Order: sequence, then C-alpha cells, then structure tokens
Amino acid sequence: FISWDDYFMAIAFLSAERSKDPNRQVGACLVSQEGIILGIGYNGFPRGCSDDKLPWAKKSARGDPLETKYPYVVHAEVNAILNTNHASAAGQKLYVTMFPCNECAKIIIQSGVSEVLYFVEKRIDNSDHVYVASHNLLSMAGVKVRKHQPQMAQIPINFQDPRV
Ligand SMILES: Nc1nc(=O)n([C@H]2C[C@H](O)[C@@H](COP(=O)(O)O)O2)cc1CO
Ligand SMILES: [Zn+2]
Repeated sequence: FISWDDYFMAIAFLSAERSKDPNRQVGACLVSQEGIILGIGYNGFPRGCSDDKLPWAKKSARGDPLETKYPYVVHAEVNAILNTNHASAAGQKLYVTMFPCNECAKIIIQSGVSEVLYFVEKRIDNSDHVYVASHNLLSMAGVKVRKHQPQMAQIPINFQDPRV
C-alpha cells in the first residue's frame, strides 16, 4: 500500500496534469494535521480569465512582459490554499511538486502552513534570489521544509485493468 507522504505527493502530481502550461505543470495538495485533504491546486490563469485570450509564452519576441504568462498565472500553491475553507489552519502540510517561489512562501506562511514537502527545486544555484528569499522566509517563520523521498518509484493508475 502507498505511504501517506507518497499518497499526498501523488495527488499533487495528478493535479499538475491538469495544468495547461506547456512548459511546466505544477501541482499542490494541502493536508490538515489530521491527514485530511483541504485543497488541491495547479498552475493556471484565474477563474474566468480565458486560456484563449492569455499567453502561455515564457518570452515575448517584442520584449513585452504582457505577452508572457508570468503576470497572469496563479501558482499551484496559491490555488491549493485558496481552494480550502481554512477550517483548521494550524499544522497544515503543503505537498508541492516544485519548491515554492518567494511570493508563494509569503502566502504559505500567512495562511498557517507548518510544513512544506516538495519534490524538486527549480533553483540551479544560489544566485536565484527568488528561491533564496523563499528559503529565508520559510526558515525565519519556522515552516519546516522537507524534500520528499518517495518510497515507490511509480504509482500507476490503469483504467484498462483495474484491480477491483
Ligand atoms: N512552485 C511553483 N509553482 C507554480 O505554480 N509555478 C508555475 C508558474 C508558471 O506557470 C510555471 C513556471 O514557468 P517556467 O518559468 O518554469 O516556464 O510554473 C512555478 C513554480 C516554481 O517556483
Ligand atoms: Zn509561486
């Protein structure tokens, strides 16, 4: 059977599959102290803001930031937190497929999350201030940060041959 940590991380991975970002699909799963899922999210444009009208590009040929996704996209972590009713703020754990950026770190801290479990970190070296700031904030606020160590290499879901 699947461990709790693998289970919640797998849910974050599955949620990431919903993202329409062609370059990076990120998923997050917020879990209460009691192990109840409070919220799930992935990166996408805000509700009502159509993918048909907003760009998914990383760069604009004209150098116009408004032609890129960055000013518009809601990060997976924020969606997971906003999708909850905040019933039990204390002791929440956030499972994320990617280490959170500094803007998400602020929201994670202010919403009362006490532990972040991430799968990969985008940061290549210490020069990326976004992730250095994120580490600093989480550490100052006493939010535990842990890299998920999977117990299972894969968790296949097979609709063709369900073991029921
Ligand atoms: N923790 C994160 N949560 C997220 O939801 N994202 C999203 C925002 C963008 O849609 C995409 C990053 O795009 P790129 O610059 O790697 O092509 O991933 C990114 C990170 C990484 O910090
Ligand atoms: Zn973020």
